[in-house]
Amino acid sequence: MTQSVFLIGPMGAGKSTIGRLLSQELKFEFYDSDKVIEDRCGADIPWIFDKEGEAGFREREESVIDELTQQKGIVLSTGGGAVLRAENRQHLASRGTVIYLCTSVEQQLARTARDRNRPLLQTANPEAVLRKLFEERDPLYRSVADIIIETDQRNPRWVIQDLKKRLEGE
Ligand SMILES: Nc1ncnc2c1ncn2[C@@H]1O[C@H](COP(=O)(O)OP(=O)(O)O)[C@@H](O)[C@H]1O
Ligand SMILES: O=C(O)C1=C[C@@H](OP(=O)(O)O)[C@@H](O)[C@H](O)C1
Ligand SMILES: [Mg+2]
Repeated sequence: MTQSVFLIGPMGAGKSTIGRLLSQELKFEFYDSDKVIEDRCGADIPWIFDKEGEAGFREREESVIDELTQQKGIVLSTGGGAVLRAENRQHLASRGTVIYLCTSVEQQLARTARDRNRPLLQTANPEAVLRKLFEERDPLYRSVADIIIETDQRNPRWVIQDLKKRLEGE
């Protein structure tokens, strides 16, 4: 398996965590598009949203995804909104194996509760936001996914083992 692997899915699905572990298992280079954006900008995601708006963040995200998806033999964890732009969906779908990590809104809330780094969830009702995002984005995730993995009630190690088996069958 020499194709790159791209992880997509909603906030708290485990893309960043599982991407890193999977890259170690596969001995692939690991990238997290959010981290690359932050490093290049010299600021964190809340700062970018604050100063440039979500639109500014999406511009940065598109250019990083276009660049990174051209690399071979990497694991790339994307941000939850990476599938919003058609250009991103096309690059992800055509340049590697796309894995959709899905999880319930309840798990998303539990896993993101202590982390202040997600501006879209800094609201009085993060549950309503996550439900709306699910309605909008689940069809987009499905439209580009080669493999869909449920991560509720499964620890990251278990998810990796399942993923490795599924990737070998690809
Ligand atoms: N399968 C899992 N089971 C339990 N906790 C998880 C799982 N996957 C991720 N987590 C935890 O959830 C939090 C969010 O994970 P993260 O990888 O940042 O998600 P994402 O990048 O998809 O937003 C982290 O604290 C991580 O340790
Ligand atoms: O769902 C989204 O639109 C976002 C998800 C975040 O990444 P994670 O999915 O890794 O939390 C990050 O890219 C940004 O806060 C926007
Ligand atoms: Mg992440």
